[in-house]
Amino acid sequence: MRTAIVLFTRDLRIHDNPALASACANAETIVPLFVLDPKLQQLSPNRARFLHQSLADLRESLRARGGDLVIREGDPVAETIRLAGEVEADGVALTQDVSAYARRREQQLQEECERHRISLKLFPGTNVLAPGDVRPGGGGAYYKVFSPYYRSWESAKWRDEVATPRKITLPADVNAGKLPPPPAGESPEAVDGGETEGRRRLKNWLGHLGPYDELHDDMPADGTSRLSAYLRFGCLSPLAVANAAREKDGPGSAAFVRQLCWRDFYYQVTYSFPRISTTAYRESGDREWRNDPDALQHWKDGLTGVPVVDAGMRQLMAEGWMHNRARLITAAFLTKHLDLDWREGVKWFFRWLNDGDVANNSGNWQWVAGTGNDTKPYRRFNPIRQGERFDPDGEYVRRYVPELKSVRGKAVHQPWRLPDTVRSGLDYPGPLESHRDEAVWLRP
Ligand SMILES: Cc1cc2nc3c(=O)[nH]c(=O)nc-3n(C[C@H](O)[C@H](O)[C@H](O)COP(=O)(O)OP(=O)(O)OC[C@H]3O[C@@H](n4cnc5c(N)ncnc54)[C@H](O)[C@@H]3O)c2cc1C
Repeated sequence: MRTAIVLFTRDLRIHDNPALASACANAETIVPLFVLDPKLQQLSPNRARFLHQSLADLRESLRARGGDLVIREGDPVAETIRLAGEVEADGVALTQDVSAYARRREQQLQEECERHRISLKLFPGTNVLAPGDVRPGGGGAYYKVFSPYYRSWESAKWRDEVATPRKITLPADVNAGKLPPPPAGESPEAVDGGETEGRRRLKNWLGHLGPYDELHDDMPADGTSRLSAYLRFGCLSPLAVANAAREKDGPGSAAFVRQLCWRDFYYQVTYSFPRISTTAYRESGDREWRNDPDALQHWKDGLTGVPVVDAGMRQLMAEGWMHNRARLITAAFLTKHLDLDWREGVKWFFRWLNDGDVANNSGNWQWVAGTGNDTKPYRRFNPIRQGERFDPDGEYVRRYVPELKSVRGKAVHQPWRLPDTVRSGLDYPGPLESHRDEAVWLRP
């Protein structure tokens, strides 16, 4: 092949990137391309910022190897075909993705490439195992229950990691284009994007992985990797992360790799059930949700008056990330206590999360709401008990709800039980009335 375009989407890395590695091995000249798609840009200021930083970092890495990252703006399919005409490319390489939007894009690109006699090749790289790599024994298209999926996933042969290209040769006279000015984002304490930052964090995390099995639910300990946004944008290869963790061995490593399997699990569900963000997987679980804009707003603002819920919601806005246990508690509070529609939660999380993605966000929301596959519809989370168990001294709450800083110990989880004299001095609301069975969760 003479010239290949590598169309980057959410594989913003040079290490273990099969699309990039294959193009470098098979073409004389390479055009790494990213198309800023206005449809996706508007979705989230936080992710727009993370994306911008990741693109700037990728561009640096490509330049260091003699190449560049060509930036175009518009419809990704039309821009790829236009550029292919300009540089006389005979091939396009693309990492496969699972969302309905991404698959439509792949389909359209396939059609346009055929029309213009350009070969399109799709590559793995978004997951450890791509949807369909393992299938249930009974002939089903995909796994609906996690445990059997995990067993197959864990024992399957994973692909080999590919080498990082040393040299990238651009065709002559390619106009690389400029990155637009960096977006500000919304969360002041959000992490910075990019493969370089992701790899630095991964290296650091591998030294702290040991007690993950014991600490991953401990909210104040903050004992999880916080690598999710780097995985979301493909700044890190999920396969390389899983391999690196496996090398460490031990219960911490096993528990961490199992979480990466949850990620693949929801991707393969989404591949087969693309309406996962809007349509209940189990229709029978999708009851008549209440319409209560005021309660919804209190939940969004972190002003429900239930401290552990408010702490989680404020962490989300401050950091563009929320601890998994807090995601469970806040999501259950919205759906099981306030009885509000899980789709509202999907949208709010999706606006703020740097790691926000269709499969994981919607899959987990449906799991909590009781509408998903592999869910226990009647499971409820008592936020007081959850708080006392996973934040026993109230440290997590005090970190994110400064109005309660002066309340010591676990009493912070139930400020309404404090003596009137203390409570009246706190600038913190009383608990939002729960719609369902009055405040069951307020009992001791
Ligand atoms: C309501 C709700 C919404 C969520 N929305 C998202 C989302 O939009 N994007 C997202 O990446 N995760 C989502 N999660 C899953 C999980 O909360 C995050 O992946 C995790 O908190 C990220 O932090 P970490 O990187 O420190 O995770 P770690 O504990 O270090 O886990 C390592 C990696 O495993 C994956 N992972 C961990 N837990 C899960 C899980 N339950 N489901 C799928 N993958 C998992 C992530 O890629 C994560 O980075 C959601 C969970 C809930 C309950």
